[in-house]
Amino acid sequence: ENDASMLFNTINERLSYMEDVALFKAVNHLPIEDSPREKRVIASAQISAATQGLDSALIKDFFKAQIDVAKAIQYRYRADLLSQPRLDTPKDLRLEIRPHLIRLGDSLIVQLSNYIKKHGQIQANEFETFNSSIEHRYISDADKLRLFNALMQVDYLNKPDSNKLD
Ligand SMILES: C=C(O[C@@H]1C=C(C(=O)O)C=C[C@H]1O)C(=O)O
Repeated sequence: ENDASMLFNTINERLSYMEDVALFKAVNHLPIEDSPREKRVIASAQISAATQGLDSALIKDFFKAQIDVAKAIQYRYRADLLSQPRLDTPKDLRLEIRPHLIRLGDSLIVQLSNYIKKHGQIQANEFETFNSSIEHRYISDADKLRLFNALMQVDYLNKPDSNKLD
């Protein structure tokens, strides 16, 4: 397994939790969108990005795309739950799923950082691998493009040129 597919699999793994998230919210009559939580997820990603020396504004854009796709999956699945209710007990969102999503976000950033260090920014020719790694019945082609485009932007923060005279 190469560096790119390892990273893409982590992105896919994060998205694979969204049906569990949606089920917990449906059972507990909670809305899908939770803006305070989104702010925390993004803040945590920006801290990890800064630790890796990545441009945290670009990581923020990528995480916004990930969160939008995460919500799209939840809305589609929640619609299905109306006609096909599930009777099993959902995993606990706060105690179980969310801490895991934060850990996945952290390893995703480390994997992305290692990839860029070795190969440079993600290029368009990786899309085929991305396309086959991101597999979820509720992810659309538009969702995939949005995610991949944001991913291709991520790069290290420009270091100030120490030799530059001012
Ligand atoms: C995954 C969740 O659902 C949504 C998506 C989020 C995410 O992808 O991190 C965060 C908050 C919610 O708007 C959640 O509530 O934890």
